[in-house]
Amino acid sequence: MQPVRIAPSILSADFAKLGGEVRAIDAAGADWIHIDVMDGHFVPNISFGPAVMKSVRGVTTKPFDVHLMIAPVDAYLDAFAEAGADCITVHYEAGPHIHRSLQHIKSLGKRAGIVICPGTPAKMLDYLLDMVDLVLVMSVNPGFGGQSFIPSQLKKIAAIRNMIDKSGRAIDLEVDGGVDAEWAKRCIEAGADALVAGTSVFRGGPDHYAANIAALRG
Ligand SMILES: O=C(CO)[C@H](O)[C@H](O)COP(=O)(O)O
Ligand SMILES: [Fe+2]
Repeated sequence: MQPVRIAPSILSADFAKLGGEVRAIDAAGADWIHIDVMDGHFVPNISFGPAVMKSVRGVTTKPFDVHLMIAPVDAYLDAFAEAGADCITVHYEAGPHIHRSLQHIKSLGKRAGIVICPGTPAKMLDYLLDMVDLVLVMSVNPGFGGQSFIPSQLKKIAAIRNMIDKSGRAIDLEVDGGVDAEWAKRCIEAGADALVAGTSVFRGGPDHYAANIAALRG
């Protein structure tokens, strides 16, 4: 397993200063930039689309880790690839043809990620693990930042770590939602090697970003 990667979610950034916020988390030690795209249909919230993402692509060379909460998603994959995504992650639950969506992402030359909600069992990955570069475990129900970590997801993280190790493939195991320094430690112990954090990274403003990111690494 590699050292944990920290992916601050810009959902918690000050949108009025988005370019500066992305620069600040880059300078503070972010490994990836997590981009939460919400469609107001799959999830009960709307965030932003590929044009906003593209507008900050030029301010950092860090990978863009794009979490698409869109259903159906296929019609939007090309736009996010063109806007500068490095990894495109789609929801198992957003269907209707998740396997086809993952094939599409790979055909665009991007890393492909699959994300599962808190109520979705790890078993759903059985016939998808051979085609993904990243598994994202939601530790909150998707749609909003600032929610509390759902403890039952630790068991699922451990189960997926086992599945990944058995697969023999290099697949990142990322956790998203309610991750603070305490939960980060438990996620890493359970086998996570990438952590998304919005609230706990952006808390206190730019002067605190480096310490907040360092706290998540433990
Ligand atoms: O995908 C998400 C919500 O659907 C966000 O990435 C996640 O909630 C991060 O924010 P926080 O750390 O505040 O929970
Ligand atoms: Fe996310």
